[in-house]
Amino acid sequence: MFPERKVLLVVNPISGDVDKDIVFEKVIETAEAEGYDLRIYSTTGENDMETVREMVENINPERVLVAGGDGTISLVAQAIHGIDVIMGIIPVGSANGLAMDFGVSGSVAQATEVAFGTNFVEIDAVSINGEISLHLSDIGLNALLVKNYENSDVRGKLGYAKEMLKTLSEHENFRVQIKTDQEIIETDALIVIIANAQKYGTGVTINPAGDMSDGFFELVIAKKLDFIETAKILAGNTDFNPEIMQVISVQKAEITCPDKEAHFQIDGEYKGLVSKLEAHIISKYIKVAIP
Ligand SMILES: Nc1ncnc2c1ncn2[C@@H]1O[C@H](COP(=O)(O)OP(=O)(O)OP(=O)(O)O)[C@@H](O)[C@H]1O
Repeated sequence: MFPERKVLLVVNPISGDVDKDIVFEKVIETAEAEGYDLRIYSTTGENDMETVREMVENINPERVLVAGGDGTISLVAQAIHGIDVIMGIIPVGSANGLAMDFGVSGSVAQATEVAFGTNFVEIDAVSINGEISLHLSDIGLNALLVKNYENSDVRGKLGYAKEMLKTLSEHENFRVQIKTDQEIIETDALIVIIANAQKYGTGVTINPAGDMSDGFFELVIAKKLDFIETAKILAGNTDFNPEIMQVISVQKAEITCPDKEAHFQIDGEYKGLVSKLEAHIISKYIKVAIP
């Protein structure tokens, strides 16, 4: 008999367009081969964080696997924070930016192998106005795109292109003041990114200095740009460019928009208009399995 090694699989049945049966097949097969007792929770969209936390406390698994998009990964991360367990990611969302930053972007089979593997890192999180960001959050242009896309009735690439054009015509630069322990920056900005990671889901590296385990996050400040450069940023066609962007590594910062409120998004979820943000790093937030 194997000792009681348990693994919990959390699946979001509606994320992305991957058939979840492939996930079940692969995880059941691997759990059997590795001698794990497998439990499965399918998210409902209601009180999932509390339910996952209770299940982890009751079952006491060695690992929690998450099959979903960034939203589900973030939810599970918050549910297991403070509990000694490793999270394994099986990216089956529509964008999967977080998984890409961990080098998990292949097939369900590859991701499952990594999720059950022995390598892991302890990653930081950024607390922004009391909410948790694991990946990339921002105020300004991209947050407006996230808002427009959430409200759009056309999904997929076509819907995205349509909302990009709308966003380009609507967006306005804004005045921002950034206070850190080292300096105060005041500028007109197109976007201010609060970055724990390096890449957006498109694969574009917006924050080359990003290291999710270094106890710092970056502020990437893109100043006023012409239409073409703005469109490139929005389309994810521009890597970090020091001529038009400034980046600073910090452990905490206060961001104020003194003249007018700016659109705000956390890890791909629109959060409304804000005039002030307080951000600080929480180091070693959770353990994540990596290749
Ligand atoms: N059973 C369910 N029915 C409806 N909504 C659900 C259900 N389970 C979870 N949700 C919702 O799914 C959303 C999270 O989706 P998730 O981020 O995992 O996938 P996605 O949107 O396809 O991917 P991505 O974030 O990569 O774009 C949350 O808003 C959550 O409330």
